[in-house]
Amino acid sequence: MTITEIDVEQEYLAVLYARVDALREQAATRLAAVRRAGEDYAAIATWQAEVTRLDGVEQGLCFGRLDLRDGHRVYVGRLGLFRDTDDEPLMVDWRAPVAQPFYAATATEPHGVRRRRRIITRGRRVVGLDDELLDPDHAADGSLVGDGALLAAVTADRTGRMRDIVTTLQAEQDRIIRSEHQGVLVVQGGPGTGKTAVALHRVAYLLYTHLHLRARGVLVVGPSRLFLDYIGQVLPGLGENTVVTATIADLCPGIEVSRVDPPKTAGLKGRADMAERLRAAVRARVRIPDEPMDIEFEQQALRLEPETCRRAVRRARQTGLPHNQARLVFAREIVDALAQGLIEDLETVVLTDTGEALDGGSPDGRLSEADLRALAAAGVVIGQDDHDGPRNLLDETDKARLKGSLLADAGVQDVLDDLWPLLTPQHAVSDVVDGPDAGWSVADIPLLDEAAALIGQGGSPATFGHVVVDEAQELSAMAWRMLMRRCPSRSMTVLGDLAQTGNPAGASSWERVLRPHLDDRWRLAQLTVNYRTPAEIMAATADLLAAHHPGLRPPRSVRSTGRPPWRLRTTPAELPKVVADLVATHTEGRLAIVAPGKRLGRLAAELSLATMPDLTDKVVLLAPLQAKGLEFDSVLIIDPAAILDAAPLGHNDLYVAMTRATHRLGIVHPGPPPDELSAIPELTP
Ligand SMILES: Nc1ncnc2c1ncn2[C@@H]1O[C@H](COP(=O)(O)OP(=O)(O)OP(=O)(O)O)[C@@H](O)[C@H]1O
Repeated sequence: MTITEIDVEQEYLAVLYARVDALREQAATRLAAVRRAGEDYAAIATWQAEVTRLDGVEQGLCFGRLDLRDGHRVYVGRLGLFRDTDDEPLMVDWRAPVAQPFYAATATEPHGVRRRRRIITRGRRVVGLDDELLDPDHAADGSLVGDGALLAAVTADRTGRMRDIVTTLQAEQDRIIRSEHQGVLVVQGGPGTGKTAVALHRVAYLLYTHLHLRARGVLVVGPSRLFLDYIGQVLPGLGENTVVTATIADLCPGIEVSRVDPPKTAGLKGRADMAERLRAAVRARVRIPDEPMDIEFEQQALRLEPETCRRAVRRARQTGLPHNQARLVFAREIVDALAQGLIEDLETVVLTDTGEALDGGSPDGRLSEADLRALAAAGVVIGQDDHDGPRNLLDETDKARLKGSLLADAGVQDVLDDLWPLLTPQHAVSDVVDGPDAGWSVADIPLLDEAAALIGQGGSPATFGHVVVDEAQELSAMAWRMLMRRCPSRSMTVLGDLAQTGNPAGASSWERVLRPHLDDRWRLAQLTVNYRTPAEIMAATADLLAAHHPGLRPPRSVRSTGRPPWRLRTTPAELPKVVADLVATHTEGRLAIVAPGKRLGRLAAELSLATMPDLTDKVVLLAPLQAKGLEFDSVLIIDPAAILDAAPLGHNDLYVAMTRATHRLGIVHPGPPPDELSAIPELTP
């Protein structure tokens, strides 16, 4: 590699940045103009988005070059750029088909590529080039650099924010990102195999290739706000700013989670049969009286028969509408029946033997004064007949008014409320689990959402054209139902690892989770290489995996560090001091201390660490659940036996904790170590 080559690329990079600067200036000018012009909010949003997009691609704008066998040269970067004078392509978007060989070409299958060059930049400066010659004729010339860029990326210090991997995507990842599978694509892969990274790059790819998704929206669901913050920079760096990110709880706004369920309760609440129980609870709120009910309406006694109620309930349910909307049908049926009774009474003239009128009528067909008063009070105006005075036949307008008055009547409403009450999701959920007085838990959220769908409160939830579910193994059957309601097209990318399931209601089989919604219309893809966790740490998890997931083949680590993990035995009394000393001597990179929930409060106080972690801090303290999906240069696990014992799937939580480190793992255990960790070398003080 010569300095001249770097100079050549530097010059080209200057052309690319000049073009981006010009586009940025144009967009800023247009934005200022539409803002000045006033209220064209769509135009303001469009130009604002363009400015944001162009700002987002500043770092690492161009990262690759393909020299093709046919003599063409293609620069690959974060967006497509064209020369303004003649529209000649200057750089292709990494998502364009022409860029795919950058990720897919190998020496044996070169895809027409002779040389693949990775351009390494710092700011706007080229600091290195990494060439691979894929032409077998040139394979032996010594300039083949191989996967240096990848290794540099995976060993770099962590910053507390996830980076994109667009420059070093590997072929098995790229195949998933560009998969044209329309339905649900499940990506199963062990720790550190790039599932999250792949998911986010796939979103960027889909938005680029399927423009309709921009209008229909993409939702990314993650396990926690902490995790969503951690990944928050990736899509903007790929020029995409329109994606909605949410936890399951975020999808049910207005509910505050204030309680943690014991694992067994969480397991029960997540089961699919809760849907049927909720449905039954909502149905059970509807009552059919055993005896006729008397209702007083404007000093007249109306009678509501059980059979009438039964028929009204049947008709309301036949509509298939949610409870609160079906109530309108029920109310209409009841009011129709009451009105009919009233009208019949009014129009039926019963004569006594002596010819006197009974029951609200008169022999000459006139309404009695009492009837007229009742009707007037109900808002029904009886037209004056030109010749004969008031008549006793109600026309359609009169009848409609009468029904309106019945419906508005407080006594009638009381009866309707009694028989078919308007409900909130909270009502229905409190019928099957502890209600709001005890506070809601995360496991209650899908129940509240299911109830909202059954009741029809808040209208239909927002839907998305594509939904990405990360750490999908954690979702309960009820949470899956909730997500399916938000993705009517069933276009999803689902990422997870069944060996990392911590939620007792989570997945142990993708088949079992997805079949109820999709039958067999889903596809499984696998990722097999671990880019995060070095071989030494993965080896330390072997006994844990063998004990709890016999037969599972963990992913192959892409590198080793030569630094084996260690464990340190201490006593419960000594533990805080030991941990404090270890933290005090920590100097390299970012450290996560992962401790069982019961120890967090004390440790936070003793180490002066926040209980609401900020991942950009040098040292953070986390519960195993919070560590999901994250990574750190070093990880210190405290009291692994307590993590194992804290939940039925505690072994998976421990596996998650152990696989978060990119470089170093230490374990501090008060008393003897769990069997699964006893083979890890012990530090002697
Ligand atoms: N092709 C790649 N090039 C560079 N880094 C990569 C590559 N693939 C993955 N990585 C890095 O490996 C780390 C792990 O990736 P990611 O978090 O996406 O894995 P994961 O499969 O979601 O892990 P887990 O299931 O353990 O949470 C990240 O730092 C990511 O940037």
